[in-house]
Amino acid sequence: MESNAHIVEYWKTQPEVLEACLKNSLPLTENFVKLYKKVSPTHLYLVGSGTSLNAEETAVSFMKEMLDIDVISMPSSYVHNIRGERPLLVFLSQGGSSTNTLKAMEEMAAYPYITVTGEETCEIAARSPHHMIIGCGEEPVGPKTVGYTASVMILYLMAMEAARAVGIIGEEKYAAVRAGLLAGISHMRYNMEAISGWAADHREKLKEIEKYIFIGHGTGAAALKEGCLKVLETIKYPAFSYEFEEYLHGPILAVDDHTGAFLFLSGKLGERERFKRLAECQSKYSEYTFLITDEEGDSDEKTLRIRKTGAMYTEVFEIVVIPQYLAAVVQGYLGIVDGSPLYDEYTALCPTKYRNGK
Ligand SMILES: O=P(O)(O)OC[C@H]1O[C@](O)(CO)[C@@H](O)[C@@H]1O
Repeated sequence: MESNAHIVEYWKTQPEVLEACLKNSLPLTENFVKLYKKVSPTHLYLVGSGTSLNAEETAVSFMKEMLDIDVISMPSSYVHNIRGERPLLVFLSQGGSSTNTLKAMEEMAAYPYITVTGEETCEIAARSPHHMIIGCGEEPVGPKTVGYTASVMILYLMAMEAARAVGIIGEEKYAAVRAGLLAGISHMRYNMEAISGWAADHREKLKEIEKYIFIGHGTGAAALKEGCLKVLETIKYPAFSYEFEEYLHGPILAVDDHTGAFLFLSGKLGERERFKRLAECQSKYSEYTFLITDEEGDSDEKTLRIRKTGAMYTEVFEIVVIPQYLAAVVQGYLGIVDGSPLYDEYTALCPTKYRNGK
């Protein structure tokens, strides 16, 4: 496993990796499309753990929209109530050796399924009747960045290509979504530049934060859950994410004067106004309250200005790069070492990877 100091190297590759996935969408998704046509599913179940599960949760809405069937995400450790006349399962694992995913595959062997992994050769692929790769290559650093966004992209592409192949979406819609994705990737590039400059300018402030809150909306809120996982794996401070309105219904109580809160402005006009009012109000309780906005106009020096297409399905690519980057650089600013002896001791006793990932 590579040191976390290398996270930023993988983080930087995201736009070009996503463009390559988009370019190769037909060969990458071929096996899934074949199986999809054969099964003609009534329900699609997405199964995985950690970053893979986060990618599945993020992709669910878009996949439902493309395929016009029920798409359900489930953790590998709790696959239950498989319903519908013709269910189809997708097991996603970036490393390809998670033991709970292998166990879930055994338990669900009676249903048609396909596995999707980072590498062609791995235990999960070896035990699968149908298999495909994510398309991002190996990411040997523990906290995955490109592994997450490429996983979301491959799930999107699986849905788009299958929907097109069975005639659920026409050529016009297909072309429009591809164009939307390309625009989202271009904004992702811009936002990566923006967060690098912003983090350098706010280095001292970022060092004072003792817990992290990421607030978003829709697909953005799902993506920010992955942002929290990055903070937990690197800075190792408490981190949680919430959908904006849900945040107001309780978690807001946890704000104190060392809370780092990142509010990702999103939604319709009225929702945006509420977001901005929250940023203003919360700033009185924590100076580490930051608004991330795609709106033009006046702002204070704490505001981070980014670009978004406005489509829910591109928001993940446009915003997740921000917590991913913060997790990587603030770990460095604070001189926090990689890993934890507790993690090593416990996973040696109770492995989470087949043959301990060797
Ligand atoms: O996607 P995979 O390889 O199944 O791994 C799931 C999770 O397990 C971990 O490798 C930790 O064991 C995480 O980094 C990852 O998100």
